[in-house]
Amino acid sequence: MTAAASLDPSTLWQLARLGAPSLCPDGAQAVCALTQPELAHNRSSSALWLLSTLGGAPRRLTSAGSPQGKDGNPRWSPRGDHIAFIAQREQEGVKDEAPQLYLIPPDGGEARRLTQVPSGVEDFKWFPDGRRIAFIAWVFPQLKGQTAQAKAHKQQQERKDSAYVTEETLYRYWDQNLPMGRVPHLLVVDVDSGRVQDLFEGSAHELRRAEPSATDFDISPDGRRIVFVHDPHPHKDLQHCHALAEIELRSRQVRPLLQDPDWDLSAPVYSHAGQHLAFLARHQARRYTMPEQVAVLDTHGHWAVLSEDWDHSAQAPLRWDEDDLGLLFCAEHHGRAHLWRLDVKTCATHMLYEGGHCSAFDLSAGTLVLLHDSALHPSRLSVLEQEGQEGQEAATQRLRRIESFNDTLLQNLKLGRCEEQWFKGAQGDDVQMWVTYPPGFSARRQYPLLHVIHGGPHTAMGDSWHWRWNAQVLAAQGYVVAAVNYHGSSSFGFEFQDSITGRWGQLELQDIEAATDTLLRQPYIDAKRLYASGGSYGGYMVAWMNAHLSAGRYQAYVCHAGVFDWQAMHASDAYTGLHESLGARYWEDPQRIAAQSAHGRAQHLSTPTLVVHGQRDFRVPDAQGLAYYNTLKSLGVSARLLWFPDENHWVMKPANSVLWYQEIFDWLGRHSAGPSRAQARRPRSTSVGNTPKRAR
Ligand SMILES: CSCC[C@H](NC=O)C(=O)N[C@@H](Cc1ccccc1)C(=O)O
Repeated sequence: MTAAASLDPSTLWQLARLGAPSLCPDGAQAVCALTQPELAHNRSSSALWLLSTLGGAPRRLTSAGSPQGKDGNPRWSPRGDHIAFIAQREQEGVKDEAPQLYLIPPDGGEARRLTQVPSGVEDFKWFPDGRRIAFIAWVFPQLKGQTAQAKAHKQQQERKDSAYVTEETLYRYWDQNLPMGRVPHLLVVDVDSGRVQDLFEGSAHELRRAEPSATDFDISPDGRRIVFVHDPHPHKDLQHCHALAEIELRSRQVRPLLQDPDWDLSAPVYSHAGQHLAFLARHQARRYTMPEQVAVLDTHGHWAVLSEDWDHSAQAPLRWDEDDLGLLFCAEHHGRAHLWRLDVKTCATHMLYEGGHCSAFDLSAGTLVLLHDSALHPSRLSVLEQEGQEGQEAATQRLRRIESFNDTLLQNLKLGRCEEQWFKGAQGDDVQMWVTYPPGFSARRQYPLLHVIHGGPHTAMGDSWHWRWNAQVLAAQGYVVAAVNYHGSSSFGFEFQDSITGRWGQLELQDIEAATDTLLRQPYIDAKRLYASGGSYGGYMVAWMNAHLSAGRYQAYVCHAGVFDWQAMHASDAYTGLHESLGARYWEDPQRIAAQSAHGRAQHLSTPTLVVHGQRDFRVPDAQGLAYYNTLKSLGVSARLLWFPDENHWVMKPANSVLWYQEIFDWLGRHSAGPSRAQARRPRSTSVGNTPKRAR
């Protein structure tokens, strides 16, 4: 029996990654996308799998077209006769230039291409009759018909210049330039004829431009109307409050359903009887940090927030349960994400499934299937079975696995214990952290401490499996890994999340330092081997620590896609929201902005830092990381730059990810021995790595 191995980056990249499930009408089968990384080829391919909810082994349904096949977003038709999915393939003599809609019978066979939309299909939903599909595609709004769209698309593809020109406020998002001159429309395709109609053609209507998805619209039970989310302002902006409108398919008439300048509305879903519309509402005018609340609109135009007294943020999608008496959705609580049911009459909320981390679910004919993960396993698919009487508080929930894709790999791995701990942080508040111990941990030995500081800041780390900052991979290197849910984190209520607004960095630093002091009171933490790492806002925090803490407190830092200069962050795609977070615009109160910026205290930087950035990162432009690295070099502080020309805000390619982890291990390892003080400020003659070839 070979000794169990610990989790290393290459093994992490052998694990399969499951996508959101879709149930067939009778609930007997689910379909999901399964992504299998192929590290040797530095790629991943995705195929669709069928899983019985009644028992039996999963069955592969598609063979993922091209080697880089990305069969995804599978959804069962309401008639049960087809599964629709999005793929980019070369078949029947046609090579898809962009992802298209495909159909495949659940009994297998060859998938059939349903669309040939020039810019590709973003997302879709079936009509209740199972004979049509509504989908999202980017189109040139002034053109009529698919032929004209294809011609304009071809012209744009074949243009000789490479310029990107715009006068828009919102013109890029994460790593995408929003397509010049195109906007997201809702289109309908007839399954039998393949005929495509653009519902917004010839109008000024469009869906939201920032990653429009199937949660941005819903189709009425009678198939005659579609409600959709839109930005009612002529000039679109990430910060605008979105509204709900409804199009009547026969007449193409669009009527405003709900629009409130103080509320940002999203994720509308019709009840099965069509008498109510549930949606998410965030009181943005009060504070941008207000939670997503569950609301319902009736046929008289009256709407109400149902979760006003529930200090949690509901996540899209919302699902009506089958009797329209309740709404199901995921929501975080204290670093976990559970599945909840809200009773629409009493407004009472009830936890249906306690995570770990529930990331997706589907409900059909009384069967409830979940996609869930935890600190100890990646996403799994399970049926949630209710034991005891329906609805009884005493009824217990039991998960029944319906796949075991990663079980063999995981059972041969020795993982470290992961536990939540609470301590007194800033302002005397209780603050949570998640501590992951090395496999084989012994309290009688001494270990280095590594902070992994989450980004956002309004997110949380916890009992979940993280592919990029995997605590088990880091702990396997011998670190005690701490993930502090600092002030400003989500899942701890509105007051906690909003507590940092206008003063970013302050309370968070106190929390992280209080966590370090708490852990230093344990005999097994080596005070001479303290490290901190983080991505994006977490990267900002390690730069902030470098600018505020005395040399030698920490031996080294890792700053991934970190913010160094909030004024220069006006180059971010998220620039229009900065003043709400920082409390001022940089030209109105430059001192306040500089006081929240590590660059404002550059003279104090002293701790060796590995700086990581991707060139295609439009959220935190790579100039932030380069400025930080260059400043460290100018100060004579030990620094190393890991820069990816082909990565965005995250490191997504297998080979780059394996290198990313190794660079972190090496960097921290280089700063583990020797004096506990930071390296003296002197230029380092380093022979590390190859001398870079002179750029051609
Ligand atoms: C004000 S938009 C920030 C959106 C998001 N924060 C969610 O919690 C985000 O992108 N955060 C970045 C850091 C960042 C913060 C503010 C402006 C740009 C980037 C992250 O941590 O990923």
